[in-house]
Amino acid sequence: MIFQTPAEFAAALSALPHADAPARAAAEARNGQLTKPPGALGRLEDLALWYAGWRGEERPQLRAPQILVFAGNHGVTAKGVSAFPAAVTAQMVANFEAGGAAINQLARCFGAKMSVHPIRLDEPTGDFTEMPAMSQSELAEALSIGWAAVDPEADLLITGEMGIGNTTPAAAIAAALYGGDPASWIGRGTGLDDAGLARKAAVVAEGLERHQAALSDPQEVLRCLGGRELAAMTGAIARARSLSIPVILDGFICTSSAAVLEKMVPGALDHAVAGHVSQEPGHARLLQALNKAPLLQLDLRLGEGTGAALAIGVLQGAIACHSGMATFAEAGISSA
Ligand SMILES: Cc1cc2ncn([C@H]3O[C@H](COP(=O)(O)O)[C@@H](O)[C@H]3O)c2cc1C
Ligand SMILES: O=C(O)c1cccnc1
Repeated sequence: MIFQTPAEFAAALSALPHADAPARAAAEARNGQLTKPPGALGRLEDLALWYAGWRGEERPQLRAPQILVFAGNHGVTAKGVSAFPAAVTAQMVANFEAGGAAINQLARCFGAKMSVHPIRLDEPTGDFTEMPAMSQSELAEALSIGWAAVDPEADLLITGEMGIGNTTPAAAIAAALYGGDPASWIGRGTGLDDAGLARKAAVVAEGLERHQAALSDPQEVLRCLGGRELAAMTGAIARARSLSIPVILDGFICTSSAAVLEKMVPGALDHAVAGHVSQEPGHARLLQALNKAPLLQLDLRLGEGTGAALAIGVLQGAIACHSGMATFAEAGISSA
């Protein structure tokens, strides 16, 4: 275990690297000379400059994207907050391992190396309406698993998840970090009916009330209300930052896990962009709170890293244009 305690994880965030300002400036200068009207590639230009800054290269390439899928089970599923039974988590892990899930196809499409990391599926987290979801050491273990899973040679990271019930902890975390009516952070997840939605709102409100005293500390939010796969995503996104590996965030669950870092250290998500906005209504709100505009809006509500994986294609396009285009001088084209 890399971190024995959550405090050791927090200490690892004390000296995070920043984007390389000279490389970014060189990329901006190059962008200004490319054979297109200024700004004509819109947000692709911002995306390429962001990537160049984090990779420390004026003309970067994207060669080694990594997708990590973490899985965990949730005690709170006993309260009837998902349309599917908890057994589906392990069944889907087998499906990921056999190559049959949506994320397997997208990883292959975009040339990403994907791995699956089930975390103690036989030991669901505590039901957060009754107790903290995790002990200190369980949180430290999950953060460590995420941290250790990142390949230092990767040049892009995506974290996905599988965990029946996990839109409930994601909503509870978002509500604890950003406030507002708990009901405004919930959604139908895998397809809850109206009665299920009402149960879910009550469960989130109950969890917030039970753990209220602890919720001023973002790591306590993650420990009391989160889950193993969420904490592993938090750990992996932090590790990517420590290695200056850019991150594409996925849906609501991934973004809630990431938001914990931003609350711990403002700016800790500067190396991350939002791949898409999911159908889960809390996601758009959370992205707004993080000041991140999604690259795609495709009405996905799947998780696994799928929305982020699709956004690899957008990033590949941005980088290909930025690094491959001719300048006006090279092409002998008259400027405006
Ligand atoms: C077959 C299947 C595959 C999935 N892949 C991702 N999820 C997604 O649905 C779950 C969250 O929704 P809720 O909170 O409503 O349970 C997570 O496991 C998430 O990754 C799936 C769900 C199912 C049923
Ligand atoms: O936004 C997500 O990632 C999401 C939404 C619903 C179900 N699973 C995941």
